[in-house]
Amino acid sequence: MEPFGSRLHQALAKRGPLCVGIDPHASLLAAWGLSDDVDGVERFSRTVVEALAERVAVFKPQAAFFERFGSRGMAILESTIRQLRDAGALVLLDAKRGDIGSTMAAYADAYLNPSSPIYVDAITVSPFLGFGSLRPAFDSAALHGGGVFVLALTSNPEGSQVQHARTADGRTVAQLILDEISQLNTGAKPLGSIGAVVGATVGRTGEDLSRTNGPFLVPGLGAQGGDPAGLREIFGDSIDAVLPSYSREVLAGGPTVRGLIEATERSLDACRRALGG
Ligand SMILES: O=c1ccn([C@@H]2O[C@H](COP(=O)(O)O)[C@@H](O)[C@H]2O)c(=O)[nH]1
Repeated sequence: MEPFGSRLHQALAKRGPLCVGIDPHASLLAAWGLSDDVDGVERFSRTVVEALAERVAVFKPQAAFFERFGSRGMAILESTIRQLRDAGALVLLDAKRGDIGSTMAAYADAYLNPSSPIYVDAITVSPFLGFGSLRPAFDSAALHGGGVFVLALTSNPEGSQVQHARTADGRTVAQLILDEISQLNTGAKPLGSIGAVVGATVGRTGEDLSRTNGPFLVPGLGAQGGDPAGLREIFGDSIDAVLPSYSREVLAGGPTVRGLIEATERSLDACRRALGG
């Protein structure tokens, strides 16, 4: 399979710079007139697929909202992933996995091996057991054309406590993560397959994002207060590598297909304006 970085580049050129999160919050299920149970999540996910699967470049299901309902929730996640991929969209599972290397290898097998029932194009991972512990995910991504997005500067206010802490050589933890990512992406064209998660709420932090040579997944837009107009300040010349991601802002357009499409179009227009595409 072609490397994830190339596939992402093509998908964004074709469908526009947008990732839509699939986060069936209890409050959204209620707002859509659905029950907070497996049937509600199934109907919610099916409606998002029907409305958007053929329009949006990347979808980011949030694993937690499916895991809430045990094996039946996971079955819905599995079939949602399949339907989205069948419609030509890329699926980036927000699972934030991270563990010792030997266990990480099992996570890599679960999500990045095409023979797995829950195979996706890319996953999010947490580097806080040490960047090197994520090696099995990077190896599997390289082997199978997958993508891995590493948490670097997260959108939540608590993140800076750890991410702005200084390492022994004086770099921040976030800078160390970004530097490790840039090493993995050396020479990749048009974009590496190892990305960083950088929230739209972080402002100008002082980290150097310019050498990453991989995609930036940017959550925190809309419901968390981030605005596409602020992205250039954060990313500077790396703005072309930004993958803006909305969940609640778009999902609040439901329960109708038309409402979801209109909310998506509004978000996509705002991102296009901000990214200059
Ligand atoms: O730094 C991060 C990393 C991940 N997320 C996830 O993105 C969505 C955001 O949802 P909104 O409704 O658009 O606020 C959610 O699944 C988070 O777990 C993040 O927000 N920040």
